[in-house]
Formats: sequence, C-alpha cells, structure tokens
Amino acid sequence: MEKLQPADIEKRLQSLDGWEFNDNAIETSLEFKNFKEAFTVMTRIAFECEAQNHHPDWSNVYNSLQIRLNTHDAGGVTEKDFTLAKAIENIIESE
Ligand SMILES: C[C@H](O)[C@H](O)[C@H]1CNC2=NC(N)=NC(=O)C2=N1
Repeated sequence: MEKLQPADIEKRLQSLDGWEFNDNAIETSLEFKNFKEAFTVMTRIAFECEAQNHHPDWSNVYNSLQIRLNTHDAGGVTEKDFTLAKAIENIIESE
C-alpha cells in the first residue's frame, strides 16, 4: 500500500471530523461520559480493526481516547488508515 503525500492527506482529512495529520500519522481525541462508554466504543473499534487487519496506536485514560493511525509497512499514512478512520467515525456516530 502506497504512502500518501501530505497534501493528499490534508485533502482527505476534510471528509473526516476531528482528525489531524501530525507526526506521520492521522490522529483524533475523543471524550465519553465515563470509562464504560469509552471502553464499549474501544471494543467495537477493536472488532473492526480485526476485520480490516489494521490496528491503531491508541491510549485510554478514564473517559478519554487518543487514536493514531498509520501504516507501519508503508512508513506513513495510506488509504488503509482512512478506511479505518471512516469506520471509527461511523461507530462513534452510531453510539
Ligand atoms: C501481518 C499484518 O498484516 C501486519 O502486521 C499488519 C497488521 N496491522 C497493522 N496495523 C497498522 N496500523 N499498520 C500496519 O502496517 C499493520 N500491519
């Protein structure tokens, strides 16, 4: 999978809400009501990651979740990251 150029990444980010390109990855931060809500969404995202065989760098503290996506094999952001980001957005919107 081909690494996308920064201008292309910025353009694609316009169709996502709350994501930015930073340090060779696309990133977002989310806040939930409490830990249970955060972990419920994380579980749903985790199943989607398995289905796509693509996995985030993420961290959770209580009700907050930080997500970074890039493609290790390609050394940068690829179409795979945008496919997963879109799926994450859909999961969040369906909550
Ligand atoms: C063997 C397997 O396809 C790879 O290890 C996959 C798994 N999940 C992955 N996730 C991410 N974010 N980047 C990768 O390059 C990647 N590679």
